[in-house]
Amino acid sequence: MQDTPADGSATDEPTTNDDTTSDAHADDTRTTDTRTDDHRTIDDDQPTSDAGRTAIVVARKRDEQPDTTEIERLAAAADYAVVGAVTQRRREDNRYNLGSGKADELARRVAETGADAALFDTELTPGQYSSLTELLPDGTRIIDRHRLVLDIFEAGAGGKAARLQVKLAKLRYELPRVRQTEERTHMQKAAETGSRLVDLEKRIRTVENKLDEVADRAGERRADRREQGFDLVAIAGYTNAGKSTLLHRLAEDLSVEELAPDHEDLDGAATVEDSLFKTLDTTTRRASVDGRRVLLTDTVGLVDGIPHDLVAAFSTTLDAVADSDLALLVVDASDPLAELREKLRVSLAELDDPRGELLVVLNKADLVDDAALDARRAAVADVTDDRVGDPLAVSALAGDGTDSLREAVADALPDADATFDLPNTGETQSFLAWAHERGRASATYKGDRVEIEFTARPAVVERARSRAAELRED
Ligand SMILES: Nc1nc2c(ncn2[C@@H]2O[C@H](COP(=O)(O)OP(=O)(O)OP(=O)(O)O)[C@@H](O)[C@H]2O)c(=O)[nH]1
Ligand SMILES: [Mg+2]
Repeated sequence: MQDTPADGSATDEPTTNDDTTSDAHADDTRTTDTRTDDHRTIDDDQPTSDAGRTAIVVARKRDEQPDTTEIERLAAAADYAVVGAVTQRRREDNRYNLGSGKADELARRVAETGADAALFDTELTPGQYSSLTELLPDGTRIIDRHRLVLDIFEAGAGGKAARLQVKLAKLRYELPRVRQTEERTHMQKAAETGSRLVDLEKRIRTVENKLDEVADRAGERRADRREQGFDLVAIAGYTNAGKSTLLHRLAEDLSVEELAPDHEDLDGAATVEDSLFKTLDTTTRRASVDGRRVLLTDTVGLVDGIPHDLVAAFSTTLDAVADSDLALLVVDASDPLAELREKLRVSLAELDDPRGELLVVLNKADLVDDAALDARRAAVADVTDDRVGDPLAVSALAGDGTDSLREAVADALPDADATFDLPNTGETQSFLAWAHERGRASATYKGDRVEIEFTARPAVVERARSRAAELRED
């Protein structure tokens, strides 16, 4: 749902009233509102997936008429039916975030529609939250963008790492709000709030420690897999770009049952759906690319406007990208050009310079024509400052371009080769079997000698050299 003419006509509403009253009210809020519970806390959570709930989305931008597409998609992902949109082009107002006239309109619309929630596409301060609570009909849930994403994550997080990450993100979301409340609290209440702060900080540390353990184990597993000769390829990108679809397209047709049950991140889930934040847990599957054994990891989608602490809470998931040999950054080629640029910028910033190679994949190429595709290639080159190679256009859904993508993946992965001249013994045969498992090996028999040509990850080739040296000495 886009903005209605009625909303548009109220754009840039006169600010005279607001300007004089809003600051006074903001002061009101500061002096009278000393409650510590002036926003929802992690302890008084409501269920996040009640059926049939409705919401009005609210978007405000300083310099342009806001677009409500993304907040509506976030609302849908959180199971809200959107029954209206209130938008405003205006600078932020201290009291309601919106101008007071617009805030009144919002209250009216909520009352008329009986909406359960007002979903703000911005971040609300605790003061704005409490002013809005007073203004809107009783029981209206007031949720800002940050909180909405947390709710979606909470409802969808299945795996241990994802659950811990969501918990940490929620605790961190609380922290500045409790701190701010403490600053506004009268002296006699300070001790009480202070202890809540200490408690929160303690809980944050506990979850951080647990997550560290999960991250360490994931790191060890990645090291083991490299040791076994796997190349680690991560699929990253903005939410709904088609990452999970690409995983399904590239992964070998392995059933979940065939995978080792004790590898908790080796599973076949990675649900595909036209919804934001469908994937929250990392999913890893095997793929064979040009004879190489690759482990492909699908990761949580990235999104704009989410404060850094939430992104940081997902570092365990993002580690899979940072620590990969190659990251495929999936971009939705069907997005309008400006949106594509913005999402790419956000994704690059959140990925924070991965250690391995980076390959940009222009997905959903089936939805755009060649001219549009060329414009998108140029945009990628521009946004990435030519730091990455040419993007590859694919349709993960239809399969077009995936062969070229496989070749590009194989080319981007690190490789080394070596040739070994060894005695034809049982031990050499074991070595050959070992090499077959970890890379590409071919053997030529010459009398009682075997010549083995071996190509694999550089570290594996190094190990092959030392093993072969022992065999030669025998
Ligand atoms: N037309 C078209 N649709 C695609 C393509 N790839 C994915 N889609 C659709 O895009 C939507 C999102 O796909 P997903 O694979 O779930 O996207 P994702 O990036 O994993 O999304 P999250 O896990 O929510 O971040 C689904 O409806 C897919 O069917 C494609 O190549 N062409
Ligand atoms: Mg996904």
